[in-house]
Amino acid sequence: MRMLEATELYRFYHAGDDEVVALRGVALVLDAGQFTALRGPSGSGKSTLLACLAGLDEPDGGVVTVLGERMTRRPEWERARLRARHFGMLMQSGNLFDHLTVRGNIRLQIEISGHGRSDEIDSLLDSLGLDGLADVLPAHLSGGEAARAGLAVALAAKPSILLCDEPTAEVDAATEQLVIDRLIETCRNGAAILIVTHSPALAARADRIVDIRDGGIVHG
Ligand SMILES: Nc1ncnc2c1ncn2[C@@H]1O[C@H](COP(=O)(O)OP(=O)(O)OP(=O)(O)O)[C@@H](O)[C@H]1O
Repeated sequence: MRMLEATELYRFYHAGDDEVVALRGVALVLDAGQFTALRGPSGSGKSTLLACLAGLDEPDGGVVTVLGERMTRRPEWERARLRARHFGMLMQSGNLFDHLTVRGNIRLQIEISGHGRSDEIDSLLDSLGLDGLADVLPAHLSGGEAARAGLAVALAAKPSILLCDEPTAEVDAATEQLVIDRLIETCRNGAAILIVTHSPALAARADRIVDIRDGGIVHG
């Protein structure tokens, strides 16, 4: 089943007289149960692509369709509704509200999305190696713990589409395996997953690898 389709995505940024082409005609399909790794050097357009796929940013050209509904060029509240209903997201930063504990952040996500169960929060955190951290504020987490807590928020509402930017950037190999196993389980339960990663261990477990260079997909 096709969960997300992007056709001919373009995104331009302007800095003074200079134009940066962050995305140049990107086409991408994410199917249910498929784990896709997105690789590319710094500045190649990975974060811009994730933001456009999730409707957090509007592409200058092209269309994103989510479970048959157009995401692109719709009012912000409609994009937010589609995001809340279908997406789990882990971005490079800003994944947690600072004034809420890890548990509070996850509970809020469950409430907003209308999916997921509060009585599963502790087992979700255990599965990501975050046992004992449910009632801690984000300021007291390490970088790797904060990323996994953000992933727990993204997973809590059992999203159809999971988009993650570097979920294992700051973790040791054993913890990375925990995260990878959880992602694979989510995928086997039917989600479409797109993970930005530089990790060979993570890419090795993906069903498909997509490489992006200078805003264009060169492989995958
Ligand atoms: N708000 C912005 N204004 C101007 N240029 C931008 C903006 N955001 C991104 N860019 C430029 O667009 C291009 C793609 O950036 P993007 O952040 O998507 O790359 P990336 O692959 O995610 O990089 P990284 O791995 O370093 O996070 C880069 O040349 C970047 O400098």
